[in-house]
Amino acid sequence: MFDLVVRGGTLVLEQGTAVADLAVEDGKIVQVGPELGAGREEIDARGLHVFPGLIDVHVHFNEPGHEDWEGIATGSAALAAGGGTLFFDMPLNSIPCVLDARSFDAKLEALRAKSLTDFALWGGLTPHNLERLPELAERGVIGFKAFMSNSGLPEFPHADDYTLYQGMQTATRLGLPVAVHAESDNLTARLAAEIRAKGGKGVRDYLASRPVLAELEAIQRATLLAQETGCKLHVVHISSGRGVVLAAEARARGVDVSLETCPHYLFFDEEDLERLGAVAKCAPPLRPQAEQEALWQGVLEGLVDLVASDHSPSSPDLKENPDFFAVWGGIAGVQSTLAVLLEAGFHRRGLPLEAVARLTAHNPARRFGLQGKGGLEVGHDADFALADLDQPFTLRPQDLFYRHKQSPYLGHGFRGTVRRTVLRGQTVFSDGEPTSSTQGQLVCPKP
Ligand SMILES: NC(=O)NC(NC(N)=O)C(=O)[O-]
Ligand SMILES: [Zn+2]
Ligand SMILES: [Zn+2]
Repeated sequence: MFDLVVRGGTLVLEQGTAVADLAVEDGKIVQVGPELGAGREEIDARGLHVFPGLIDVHVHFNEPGHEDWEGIATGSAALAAGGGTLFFDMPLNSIPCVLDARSFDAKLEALRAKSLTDFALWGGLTPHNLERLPELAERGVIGFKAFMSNSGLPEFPHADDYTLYQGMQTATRLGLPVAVHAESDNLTARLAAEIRAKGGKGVRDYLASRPVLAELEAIQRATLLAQETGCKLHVVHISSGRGVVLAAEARARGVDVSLETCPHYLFFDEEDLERLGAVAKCAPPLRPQAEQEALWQGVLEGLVDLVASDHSPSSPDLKENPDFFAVWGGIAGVQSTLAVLLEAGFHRRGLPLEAVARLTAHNPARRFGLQGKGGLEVGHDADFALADLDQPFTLRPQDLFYRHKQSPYLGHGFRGTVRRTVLRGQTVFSDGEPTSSTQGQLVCPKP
């Protein structure tokens, strides 16, 4: 008797799809094949697709300290509702930011108490904590996150070239990647100052202060620094097709760089930002439609390694300000990643299902050295999502598990409904509701 058998689902594997049963014991996948023996629990998955559980490498759940923006219980429930089983929490927006062992421990305690899904932690890289990177590595961080532009938080200052240079050398020695928010501080700060001095405070003014050039310049500089230091570089939330091409060129000449984009850059454009306003404000900002199509091209050609949500909401009051520069930047989307990739990718653009799994599970696990995660292989953790690809839904506020029922995706129609999410063999989400709490464990990289 197996603990669990999932019967007759269409498994989304790295090389394609296959109809098979999947058997689980002690939280791990132990057999995949036709007509497996009985399980104590059986799930009828005929007509459903079985995706590897999504690994979202970029979220801000902000606890401890800012659970009024988003919390671990709500954020992880939303992830599970969207088919996710593991998230990497960013080191900023919580109080304190994760910049040393003590702040890591504070976050770990909160995560262990409240997370429905598994989790990993990014440590921060700022000018003030260069000597703390080894102790963060010791604790098990997935890598180090640096901002090349203003982060919006005074306690998380941006990394200048010297800081990146030193931090990358240390990270290389520690065998961990550095992730960068790639926008030039010099360009974005001075353009914003100039525009604001003339009284600019609208959406178009904000967009003008963060041109694609600012992203390209930062990607260029970060890849050069990574090349010189031999550092593994991860470029988070690339917003433009040209950014993808530039980073992919660096990879082609031997730089160890991975490319992340987010569902919102694939789903919305500048005009949507004008229409939607604050709920769709993020940095880098949404781009013109031609840039978005070029970004899709990068995804369809396999140049983009992974898609992560960059879920970064705030309390609603911070989203209300007549000055668009002063509005909180960050989009609530952790629940919608699979829905966006299925609707805008698979259904509308022919993105193969195995590419969806590669972008959301295989590549994240491989890039960040997570053994036993990220695929429906024998020996891996039994982390998966059952989805009905033909069942449409329109996202409503009451469907969201976020602390605040806000998201730019509200009101949009998607084809592809997550019916059930399973973490290490346990159902954590089923029929529209979380079915358990605090299952989550810390996942550390194995170099
Ligand atoms: N402090 C943040 O959470 N910032 C985030 N905000 C965005 N992307 O608008 C980010 O990832 O840069
Ligand atoms: Zn960022
Ligand atoms: Zn972020």
